Amino acid sequence: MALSLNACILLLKEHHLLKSSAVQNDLNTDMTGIAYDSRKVSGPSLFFCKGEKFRPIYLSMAKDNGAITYVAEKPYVEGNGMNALIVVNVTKAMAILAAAFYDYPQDDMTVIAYTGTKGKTTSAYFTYGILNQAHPKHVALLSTIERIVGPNADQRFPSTLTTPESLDLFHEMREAVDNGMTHLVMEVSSQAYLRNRVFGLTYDVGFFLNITPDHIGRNEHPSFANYLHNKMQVLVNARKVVINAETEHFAEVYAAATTTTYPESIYLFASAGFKPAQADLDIDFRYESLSSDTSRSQFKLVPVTDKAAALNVGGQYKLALIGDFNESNATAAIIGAGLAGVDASKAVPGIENVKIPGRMEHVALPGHGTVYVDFAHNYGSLKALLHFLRAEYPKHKLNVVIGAPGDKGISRRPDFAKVLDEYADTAYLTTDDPGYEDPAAICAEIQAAMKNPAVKVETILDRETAIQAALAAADDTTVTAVVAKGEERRQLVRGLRQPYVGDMPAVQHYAEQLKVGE
Ligand SMILES: CC(=O)N[C@H]1[C@@H](OP(=O)(O)OP(=O)(O)OC[C@H]2O[C@@H](n3ccc(=O)[nH]c3=O)[C@H](O)[C@@H]2O)O[C@H](CO)[C@@H](O)[C@@H]1O[C@H](C)C(=O)N[C@@H](C)C(=O)N[C@H](CCC(=O)O)C(=O)O
Ligand SMILES: Nc1ncnc2c1ncn2[C@@H]1O[C@H](COP(=O)(O)OP(=O)(O)OP(=O)(O)O)[C@@H](O)[C@H]1O
Repeated sequence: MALSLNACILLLKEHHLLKSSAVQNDLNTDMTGIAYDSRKVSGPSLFFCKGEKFRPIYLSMAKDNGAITYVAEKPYVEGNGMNALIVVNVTKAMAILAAAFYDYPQDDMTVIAYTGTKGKTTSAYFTYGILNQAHPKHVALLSTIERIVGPNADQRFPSTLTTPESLDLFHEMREAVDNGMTHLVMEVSSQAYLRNRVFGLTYDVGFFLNITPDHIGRNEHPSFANYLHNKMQVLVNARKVVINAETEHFAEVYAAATTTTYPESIYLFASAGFKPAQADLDIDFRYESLSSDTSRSQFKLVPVTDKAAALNVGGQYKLALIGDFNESNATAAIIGAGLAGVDASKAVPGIENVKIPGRMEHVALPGHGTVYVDFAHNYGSLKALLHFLRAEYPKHKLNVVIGAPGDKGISRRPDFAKVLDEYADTAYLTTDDPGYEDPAAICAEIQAAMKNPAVKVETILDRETAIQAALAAADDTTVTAVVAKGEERRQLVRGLRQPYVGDMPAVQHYAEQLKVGE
């Protein structure tokens, strides 16, 4: 891969990003590398000076490693002797130039993108399952959990961000195309738009699942309005759009979609009984629960409009992932697959056995009831989860092991308290990524916000010990929900990732101890 100096200048001008340039080399000079991390520069490269913790010495290091051109929002003396492209916005410039450097991989795949406060990962995995049924070994996935850029085991690796930096994103997309992938399913976080990680990227299908206040605060969004604005960008940048008509702020979301997409290419879905506020809008798809038990759910998807019927995805579906909210996620995934040309004959078997690490994983422990491990970690998702468990197990006690993170999402503390007040019998408060805060103080804040005296509270800071204590206290009439960490295997403490055994392994350790004690 290569990009010439001239192409960089033209692209930046075309996007009104270039403030000034100082050119040392011939304009036809090619750069064969591209990086925003000086440690990753090798050979004649293009280097981006970006980031809150950027230090000019990184530019010197990049130059020493072979970078010949730098892109920055201001000139640096450390870049003397290099070509300097001074831009209005470096992260936008990086997205535009990275797409060009990797030769627009998005044009060689069908790209399906999900946004929403909750359900992105689940819907993405459901879509991946269906598309894989139709196009085995040709589907890529960029999710919060993992990235899959090819059919082999070494083309699958864990994620650090939900949506990576633009440069990494276009690189991964290029790898996927070169590995023969024809479809890509990806999650798009609101941070991705806030930080221009997907600037200029157009999706074939863009989803808006739902929005509730989250990710607002230092290092995240300054306000809910900003969060909503960034989430809606997925719709503005998609050729076809699918919206959950039951989302909060539907009117604004729909209006955003129509600014770039004709209503004929906008699909709406909702549960069977839902009545939209805008009565003149047709709901294209309705879904309805048929039956569910504690390990499978079954629902019906009904195309209502002609354009919905044309996708041939109506029918009865089974899911291995229970929870009524997952029927909504599955509906989205099935419509997405339909828009990618895959009908019910593949969607029904494709979605049936999809399971996702840390999402509604459950196990029965004889003598100690049933345990659920789930990634619910904000108000909406915790409420949805506990509401569902209460309805499934009306006569059981519902005990919850939970902690809230430090340094971010401060509103989760009173929010968790509210949901625990409403649904829990006992709350085991514990540690979850305390960062620079004291985990005991975080638990105390949750407890202080709880108002229902009928809910018992125990604080046990060591997370595995808290899980064990909850399970030891449980009997066959108890459901224990271990929540908010999902499949994560680390605790973020004072800037470090400390290893953590994981919630389900902690439950399994307890189950093994029970067997030994028998
Ligand atoms: C607030 C935020 O999003 N920050 C991200 C951003 O940081 P930044 O641009 O400020 O860069 P920085 O880490 O300060 O580093 C400065 C620069 O110096 C460079 N460097 C550094 C050392 C060196 O020797 N040489 C060198 O060149 C680095 O490569 C970097 O480019 O770019 C970094 C990658 O370059 C990201 O790792 C980092 O994500 C942080 C860790 C993060 O946690 N972000 C969260 C909030 C996030 O994005 N979450 C969303 C999901 C949220 C949701 O669920 O909706 C996500 O998409 O994952
Ligand atoms: N449609 C939904 N509505 C409400 N809650 C949901 C929905 N889908 C999933 N959840 C809950 O949210 C949790 C996280 O789900 P998922 O990982 O699919 O969402 P996400 O959007 O990727 O989340 P995050 O951005 O936090 O990574 C699940 O474990 C479940 O408890």
